[in-house]
Amino acid sequence: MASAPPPPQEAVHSGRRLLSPTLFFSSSSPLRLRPSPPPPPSAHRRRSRYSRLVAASSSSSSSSAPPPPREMPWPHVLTVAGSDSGGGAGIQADIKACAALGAYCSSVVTAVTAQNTAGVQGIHVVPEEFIREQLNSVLSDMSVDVVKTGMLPSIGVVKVLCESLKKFPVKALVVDPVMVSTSGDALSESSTLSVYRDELFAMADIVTPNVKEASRLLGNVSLHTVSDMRSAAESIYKFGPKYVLVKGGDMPESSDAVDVFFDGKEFIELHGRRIKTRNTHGTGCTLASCIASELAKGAKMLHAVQVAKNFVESALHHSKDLIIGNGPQGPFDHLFKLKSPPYNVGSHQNFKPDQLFLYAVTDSGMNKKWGRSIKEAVQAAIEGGATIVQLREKDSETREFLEAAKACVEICKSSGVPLLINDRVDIALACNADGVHVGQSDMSAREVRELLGPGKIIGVSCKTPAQAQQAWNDGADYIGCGGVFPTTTKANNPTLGFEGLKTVSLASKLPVVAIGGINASNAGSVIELGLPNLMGVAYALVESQDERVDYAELHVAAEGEFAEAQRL
Ligand SMILES: Cc1ncc(COP(=O)(O)OP(=O)(O)O)c(N)n1
Ligand SMILES: Cc1nc(C(=O)O)sc1CCOP(=O)(O)O
Ligand SMILES: [Mg+2]
Repeated sequence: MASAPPPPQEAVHSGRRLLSPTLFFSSSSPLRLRPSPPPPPSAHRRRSRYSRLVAASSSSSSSSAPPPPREMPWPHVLTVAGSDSGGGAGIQADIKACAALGAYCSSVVTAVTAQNTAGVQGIHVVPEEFIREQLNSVLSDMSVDVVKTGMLPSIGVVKVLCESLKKFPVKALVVDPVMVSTSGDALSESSTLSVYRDELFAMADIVTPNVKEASRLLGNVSLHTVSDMRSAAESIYKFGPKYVLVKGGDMPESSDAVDVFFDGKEFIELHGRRIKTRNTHGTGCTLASCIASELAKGAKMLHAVQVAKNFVESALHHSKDLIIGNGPQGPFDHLFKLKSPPYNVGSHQNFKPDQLFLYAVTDSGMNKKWGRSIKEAVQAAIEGGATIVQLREKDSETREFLEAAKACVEICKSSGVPLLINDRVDIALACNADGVHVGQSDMSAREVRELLGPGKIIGVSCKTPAQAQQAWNDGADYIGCGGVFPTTTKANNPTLGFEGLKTVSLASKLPVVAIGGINASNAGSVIELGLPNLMGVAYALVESQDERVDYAELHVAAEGEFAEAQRL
């Protein structure tokens, strides 16, 4: 038997994030409450100029014209900031942060700094007219979704930016009011303060000062407590942005990192772990770029801020022992996910192990029995709280299955719930499903990955530690482990019981979903096992005609257990 691996860090980590303003970041329990529903799918459906052109010409010309290319929207952030020669902050941090979160990042360089881990040794400001030219080049051509600003060294630069944004409006503007580096070096003339406040903030969707910047923006008021941060957020809000985030990472008094988010009505305290590390250079730039990336993907502001905060915290944690440079403030690794299990095998960029929480599996026999379509079964399961859906259609004809799968893709997409196909890679490809679930007698995860590529979710059924190890080696994203209880849904299925589930889960480097005979009355006992990488329970749509009842009950049972375990 393989030796017990460490629990998958990000899987557990991401499961503890709660949207409630009061319940953040329990520190040790591996269990979690039901995750907040995933954000709606990207609202970014803009066509590129090229695809519009081709579409227009193909509709007006003869049928021999080539078909329009498939749209491949790519959320686009433009950063307007300074270059950091040390690579930890500024433009360099912005590009890495956007890349890590799956957004494209173009860049307008406002200044070139000579900088390292000791501080800023020199600044060369780019002439304003050349900044205007860069802005013009990018904004006139590239369908930018969100602009994020960093170092804006002079009044003239801020004004050029405001003019460009009026000429080329974008979906959102994220302003990180970078004025002084953490090393204490000025990055912006003090005269820019007024134009920041009077012109740029009025156009901004969010402004993200740290306490020092907030203090400067407000005439050097002293900010020592969270209550001071609230007042500062309220005052900055009056300059015109839609949201303000005052970051408390530098507050000496707090043991955790508290940020204050203000939307004009409500203050929300966002609590995070304070990571002990010298490698914090570029955290502000990174946070703002992550917010911009999430907004470009279509997220709501509070969600974008929380994703960004979680990302920075994880990156700091994974980079805490890196040694780059001899100065007091080192850079961190934005691309840590490429190295950390279970992400080193090209997982789906939007797959979060939390999504395994309530896993619905369709059953064609039952649909026939109840006289309902696959689509209706899926719709009902989602309404009842399912967080992921698998189409398991063992006796449908291919064409019929594909039609149903296409309809289900649409339903799932509009609810932000991933849709997987059981066994049939061809169907998954044809309907552009989010992934595939395979068993030990199906194609291997490695072969499926070859066909589907790195962007899709792959699950593998495992009943032994060796199979779990193989799934990991093959690049799967999660494993399904069962039968936990006897089942009538799958013929000749061995029952593993709690012991089997425990053995396989503890040997798995991947997140696990339990399956087999699970219902509202026994789901709690499965969750109660407290296995660190057990992320949820799978359940076939067999029990009744109306899955809303089943799922709602199952949901309540599972959530209750998670909540209980977290309290203990
Ligand atoms: C989540 C989940 N776990 C296990 C299975 C079983 O897959 P497999 O062993 O391939 O058996 P069939 O479903 O194909 O009969 C599953 N489908 N989902
Ligand atoms: C599809 C499937 N796979 C299993 C496994 O043990 O791998 S058990 C199972 C059936 C799940 O249906 P129900 O919730 O009705 O038991
Ligand atoms: Mg199978």
